[in-house]
Amino acid sequence: MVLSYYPVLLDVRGREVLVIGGGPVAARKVGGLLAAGAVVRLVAPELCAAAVELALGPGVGYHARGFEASDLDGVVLVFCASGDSAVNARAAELARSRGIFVNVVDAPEAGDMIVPAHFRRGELLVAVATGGASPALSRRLRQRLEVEFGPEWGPLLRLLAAARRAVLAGGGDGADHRRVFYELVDSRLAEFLRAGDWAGVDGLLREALGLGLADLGLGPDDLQPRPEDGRP
Ligand SMILES: C[C@@]1(CC(=O)O)c2cc3[nH]c(cc4nc(cc5[nH]c(cc(n2)[C@H]1CCC(=O)O)[C@@](C)(CC(=O)O)[C@@H]5CCC(=O)O)C(CC(=O)O)=C4CCC(=O)O)c(CCC(=O)O)c3CC(=O)O
Ligand SMILES: NC(=O)C1=CN([C@@H]2O[C@H](COP(=O)(O)OP(=O)(O)OC[C@H]3O[C@@H](n4cnc5c(N)ncnc54)[C@H](O)[C@@H]3O)[C@@H](O)[C@H]2O)C=CC1
Repeated sequence: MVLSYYPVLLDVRGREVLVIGGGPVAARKVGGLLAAGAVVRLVAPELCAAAVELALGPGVGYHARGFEASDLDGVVLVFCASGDSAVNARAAELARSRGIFVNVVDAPEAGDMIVPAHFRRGELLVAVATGGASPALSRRLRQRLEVEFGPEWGPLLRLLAAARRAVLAGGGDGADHRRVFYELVDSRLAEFLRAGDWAGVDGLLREALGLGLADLGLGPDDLQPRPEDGRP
């Protein structure tokens, strides 16, 4: 049966999330959760090298033992990523019976949610999922899209956000706003940002908004990709 997963973006900042297992799959989940600001409770008798690194850093509380039911106390999400399918199944059942959303890495149908392949460019989040049909395809598509939507899309999003704030603050009606926003989105802004052509960027803004970079409070620093633009 084809599952109709509902796509949402979760704000997990400061929320406790349980990850069961310490192998490469668990480490990938932990990395994504930390990048989203979650507080991770990591439970596994042993950790792989990537998981050790994450467990030593901020935001992770590590418990070196097998899963126990009390690990579910106070968490908003659960990721069952141990190498033991019986442990994953039991933890998933317990979590679901408590109404906690759960991801099961070796038996997706036993859980409520799956994780898409994804990458960020500033506020832009591009995610790909196949309903579990082919994670390898999700990964390849993510890699292709990362090339198409390069680092310059981080600064582009900052610029579009600043332009949008200025337009909305300037009054006018929704139809006018929409026209300006699409003029910017359909322009060569990304191309100019990639080339470091600040004068070109400034020109496009002036054409669309009548305001330049300085009017929007943006300097060269804002127009360069930042490390956090590409966080997992
Ligand atoms: C259902 C889901 C549940 C979940 O984990 O959330 C799930 C399940 C399973 N994955 C398996 C295998 C692989 N998973 C990957 C990679 C990723 N898997 C991810 C998500 C998901 N995997 C969810 C569905 C997403 C969708 O709808 O597409 C990604 C996208 C996101 C992430 O994990 O962060 C991440 C890529 C991140 C990136 O690079 O961008 C690779 C590729 C590789 O390793 O090179 C392989 C080997 C190749 C292959 O099998 O295709 C197996 C069989 C295990 C076995 O063989 O025993 C199962 C279990 C089953 O299918 O029953
Ligand atoms: N969803 C996905 O993206 C993918 C899923 N898989 C599946 O994910 C599972 C995990 O894969 P890997 O990380 O490579 O496994 P792994 O074998 O490297 O690690 C398993 C981890 O589980 C821990 N563990 C074992 N018993 C436990 C218990 N009772 N409580 C808590 N932790 C326990 C171990 O200490 C170890 O850290 C595999 O079963 C595989 O079928 C594999 C590839 C991708």
